[in-house]
Amino acid sequence: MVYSTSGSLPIDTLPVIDVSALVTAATDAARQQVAGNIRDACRAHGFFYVTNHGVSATLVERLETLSRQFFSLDETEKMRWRMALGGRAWRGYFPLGGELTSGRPDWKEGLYLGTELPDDHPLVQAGTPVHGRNLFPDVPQFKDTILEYMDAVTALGHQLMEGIALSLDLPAGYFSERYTTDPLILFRLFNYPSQQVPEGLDVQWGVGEHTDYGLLTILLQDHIGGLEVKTPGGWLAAPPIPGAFVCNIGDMLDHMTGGWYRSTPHRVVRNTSGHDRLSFPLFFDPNFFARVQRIEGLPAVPDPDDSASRWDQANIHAFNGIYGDYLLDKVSKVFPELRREVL
Ligand SMILES: O=C(O)CCC(=O)C(=O)O
Ligand SMILES: [Fe+2]
Repeated sequence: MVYSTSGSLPIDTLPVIDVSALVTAATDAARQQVAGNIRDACRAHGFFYVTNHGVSATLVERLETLSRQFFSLDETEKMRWRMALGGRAWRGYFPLGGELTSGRPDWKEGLYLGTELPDDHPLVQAGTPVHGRNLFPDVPQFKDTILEYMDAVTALGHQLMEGIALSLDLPAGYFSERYTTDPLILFRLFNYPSQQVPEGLDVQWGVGEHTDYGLLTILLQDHIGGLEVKTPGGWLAAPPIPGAFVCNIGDMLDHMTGGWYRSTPHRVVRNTSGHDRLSFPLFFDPNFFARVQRIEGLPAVPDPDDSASRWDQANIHAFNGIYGDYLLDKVSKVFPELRREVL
């Protein structure tokens, strides 16, 4: 790997993959070609950009504009939709410093969202954590735009998971048949304000080093940048590319593949650009009740347990249970005050 002489980040870039063959009618050969690119990216970094993904640019623009309107409201106004009101659905607004990574506050504020389920839905009636209604702020058009965006990017998630299945020489429907017929979708709007940290507060990062929990994260980011990815050669910047999403694989894919595909640690630097930075991760995850199992027949990884070097010291290969259990264990660490409410 080549390193820049001026900064500490390597001059290497994450792969950019044109996924049009996965999202439109295409030949098997074209789909296999994309799958091959995904395989290389997942083996190398676990991070890649996707272009020609079929999600409308005007929808993305609408989401960004309305989110800016929301975040520019006074904090007291935004607290009308605070997470404490979202209960077990784990939805709503959290203020700057309100979420922890590895026990430290992140320098961001956000709105937590997910698949919209009515109060009379059986899973909501049963009190299933992280299932329920969203707390939509009353910014005109915001609710419809968020719902439309979640639908569009969830559809992309299904298509990308087909590509990931093909990349592992599995049938395209491998994941949808076992895990994602009804995926768990969590969606977040984040604002990283370019704002000084008050004296005495232990804040270092926009988001501290972590891996994502589920299968696949599809991230939209604005033009500011700040996302970094951990590679064997050092931290690598994942700057915004207009029209592209950043994708990364999560712990469940690492678990299922026995470490053949790793969930790669990443972080976001504290924003000092002078402008707000917005980002929009959508987490495309296994169904809450899906028991997560190893995929048979993949190349064996000699020692898949990487807990010694992982940010959370967890051996994800020892995990045996449903995805919901894994997720709730993590949630209780990032929002300790919600622990009693959600668990
Ligand atoms: O804001 C970003 O660029 C990344 C956020 C992230 O890593 C996460 O929410 O898991
Ligand atoms: Fe992440």
